Amino acid sequence: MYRCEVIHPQSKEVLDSGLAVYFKGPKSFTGEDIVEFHVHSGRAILNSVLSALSTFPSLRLAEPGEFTRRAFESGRLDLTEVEGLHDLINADTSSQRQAALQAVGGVLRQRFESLRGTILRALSFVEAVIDFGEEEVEDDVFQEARVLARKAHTEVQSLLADYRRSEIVRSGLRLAIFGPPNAGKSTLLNFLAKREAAIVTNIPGTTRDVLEVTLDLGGLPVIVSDTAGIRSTEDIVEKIGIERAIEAIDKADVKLCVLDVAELDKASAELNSMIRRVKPFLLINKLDSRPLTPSQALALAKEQHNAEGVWAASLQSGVGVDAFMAELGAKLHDTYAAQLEHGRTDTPLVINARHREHLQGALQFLDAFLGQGLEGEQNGSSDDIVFAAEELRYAAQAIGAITGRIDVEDILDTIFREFCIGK
Ligand SMILES: Nc1nc2c(ncn2[C@@H]2O[C@H](COP(=O)(O)OP(=O)(O)OP(=O)(O)O)[C@@H](O)[C@H]2O)c(=O)[nH]1
Ligand SMILES: [K+]
Ligand SMILES: [Mg+2]
Repeated sequence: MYRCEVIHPQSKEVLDSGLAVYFKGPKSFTGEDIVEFHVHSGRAILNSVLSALSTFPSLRLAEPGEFTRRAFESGRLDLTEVEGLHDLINADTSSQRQAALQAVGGVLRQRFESLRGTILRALSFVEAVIDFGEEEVEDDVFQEARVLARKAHTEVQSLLADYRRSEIVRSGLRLAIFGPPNAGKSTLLNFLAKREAAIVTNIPGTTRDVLEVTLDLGGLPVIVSDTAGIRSTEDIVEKIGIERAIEAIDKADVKLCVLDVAELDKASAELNSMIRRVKPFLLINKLDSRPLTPSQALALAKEQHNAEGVWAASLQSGVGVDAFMAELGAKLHDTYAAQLEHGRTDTPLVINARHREHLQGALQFLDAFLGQGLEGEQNGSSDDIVFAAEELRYAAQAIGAITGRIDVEDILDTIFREFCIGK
């Protein structure tokens, strides 16, 4: 790194004083020789330095993503690391940043490469039988291939199971607000969002559609949905709204029911059965409208509903709101941790929709291979064996597409060359 002045090559004008860094290839970001200028920010400085550089005929501005593309093409990054870099730059919350850092660090690449290696080893066993004939190879070669394919199958399934965890890291927990009409559900959404996201009126049945807002609640990404009040109604539009509300509640990781303190015993049969079924957290709202202390309201609510987290507050006067927010934040963190761990202790991998698609493809090919009934070579005709090999090749290709390494043949060659066949 050099401390230097940046001087216009023709006019010799001093444009800025800064630092220049020389990264010698191949240990640079793109693998090529790279020079970085560290100059002061400010439009005039940047413009003058860029226009000075453009006076060199061999230089031009990089296309969007060109540095990362070159890094990929020179093998410095695979596709999962490229995606991780993109996620890292766009991370909004600390949980997203941590997960993206893992991908940039190559954790995903290693998992997918080792999975692909397992499939290729299985393939090399099957290829051995095709190339050398059944007499030349050990009896249990098919068995060996099946064991490896089954191992790969299990691994693909566990990666697919990570998809929901990844979705939570990427897009957030889903929190559904529901309850009877007019309890203050939309008021709560607006309070959480710190803006008038939803229409609030004193007319019951104001909210019809499900309204989703993505928020940062205590450092976690949370998709909050406000829903139509649940009651029996003949209004067609409201009916549809209530059906959508029920869908949103069922999809949610955290369910929060808002009740009006004055109407605790007036909930409809539909709502009561929903509360019994989904066991939501309860927020008893409008405490200002009755001469009750928060603890009296809580006792009253617990009499009606046997819920795990119950708070009493007034979204209008602000009474009880701080405690509610702090404890809801803690509950969200608990749920988040529980969802991520899923009975496991490793940090979540960020499996995105693209990865999932290829994993599902690989699973089908592995299923097809395992369903071929090649328990022993006596069961399989040589055609069957050739088809079985094809399934494994496609499975390996599907995984290779995730990392961007689809050159199956040459890797197969290396494995095959090392394969001890006794010849
Ligand atoms: N007194 C009092 N009124 C409140 C409180 N919170 C909300 N309200 C009022 O209650 C009425 C209904 O509020 P909304 O937020 O629209 O209720 P909702 O549950 O979304 O109603 P629907 O969408 O119709 O199901 C509005 O007039 C709010 O201003 C509160 O803490 N105290
Ligand atoms: K309302
Ligand atoms: Mg509403």
